[in-house]
Amino acid sequence: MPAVEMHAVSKSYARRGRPPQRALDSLDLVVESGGVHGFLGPNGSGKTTTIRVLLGLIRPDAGDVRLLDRPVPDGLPQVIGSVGALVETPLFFPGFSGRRNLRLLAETAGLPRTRVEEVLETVELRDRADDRFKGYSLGMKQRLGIAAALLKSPRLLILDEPSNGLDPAGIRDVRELIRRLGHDGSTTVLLSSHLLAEIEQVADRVSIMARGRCIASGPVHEVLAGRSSGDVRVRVPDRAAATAVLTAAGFSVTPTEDALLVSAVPAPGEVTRVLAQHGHYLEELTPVAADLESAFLALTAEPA
Ligand SMILES: Nc1ncnc2c1ncn2[C@@H]1O[C@H](COP(=O)(O)OP(=O)(O)OP(=O)(O)O)[C@@H](O)[C@H]1O
Repeated sequence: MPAVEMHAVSKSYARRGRPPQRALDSLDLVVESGGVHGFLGPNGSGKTTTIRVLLGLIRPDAGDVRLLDRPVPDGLPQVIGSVGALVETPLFFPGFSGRRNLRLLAETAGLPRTRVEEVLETVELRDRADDRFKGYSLGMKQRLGIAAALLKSPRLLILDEPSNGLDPAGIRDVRELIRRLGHDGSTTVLLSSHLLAEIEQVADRVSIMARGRCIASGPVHEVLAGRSSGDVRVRVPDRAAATAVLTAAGFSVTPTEDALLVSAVPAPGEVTRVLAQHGHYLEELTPVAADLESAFLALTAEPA
């Protein structure tokens, strides 16, 4: 049974004095149960609208929606208790500790205090659980939000752009947490993001949104396959020497203004290894945006 099924779902927002804004355009979407399902699309492609529809926060104009095998919105009361969501920065009492905030939520939901300790452990906040919420870093606040969403042991956890605004350490922590949650076996994670790299690193499956439609869906390695043999941009102090080393190793290298473009690299680690073996240490190695991203941009470009 899929966690989410949407068929021909459309939604337009009314705008004063202007034609309505179409956010979902006959969207078909299936999220299979288990693992992390990436929901990838540029800003404005309809991800948040989709999530709002799923949670019954807005009504679509047309189409069928099922959440954990129940129709939305009519069957929502039966399943909403099995769905955890982090849609915006969650509201906590700033002067209360993380633990106290969670205890309040647990009490309201009729859950035991032991559950609070379990979710604190899951999000690795036990050490800081007695500190006030307002002193937490953004990443910790976000993890507390995820802890709150986990309290009721949801079968489906929906996270809308959970890395937005976080520093690199916060992003790494949240990413590792999502990976763990996806692999614990009992929860399906639906992770929305506009960052290809984020989805690539944590998701098992992905659906790509553009202009209110799903343009591709499937296992990440299949949908994003174009990237694995892609180009990488490399910056090294001695470009001429590095070009010679890479060319001798069989790579095709094109110098650019401030870097080298290495083409059709099967694994970026190979480039690192070859260069390091010859005493060249990388300042930067970036996979170059692959066809998928260009397709993205073309699909999402506003018509002239
Ligand atoms: N309340 C609203 N009123 C009018 N238009 C809206 C409203 N909410 C969203 N939109 C528009 O609907 C389209 C889809 O927005 P949505 O927020 O679902 O996209 P998104 O992929 O989640 O992007 P983002 O990451 O920027 O939120 C956009 O063109 C957006 O401007």
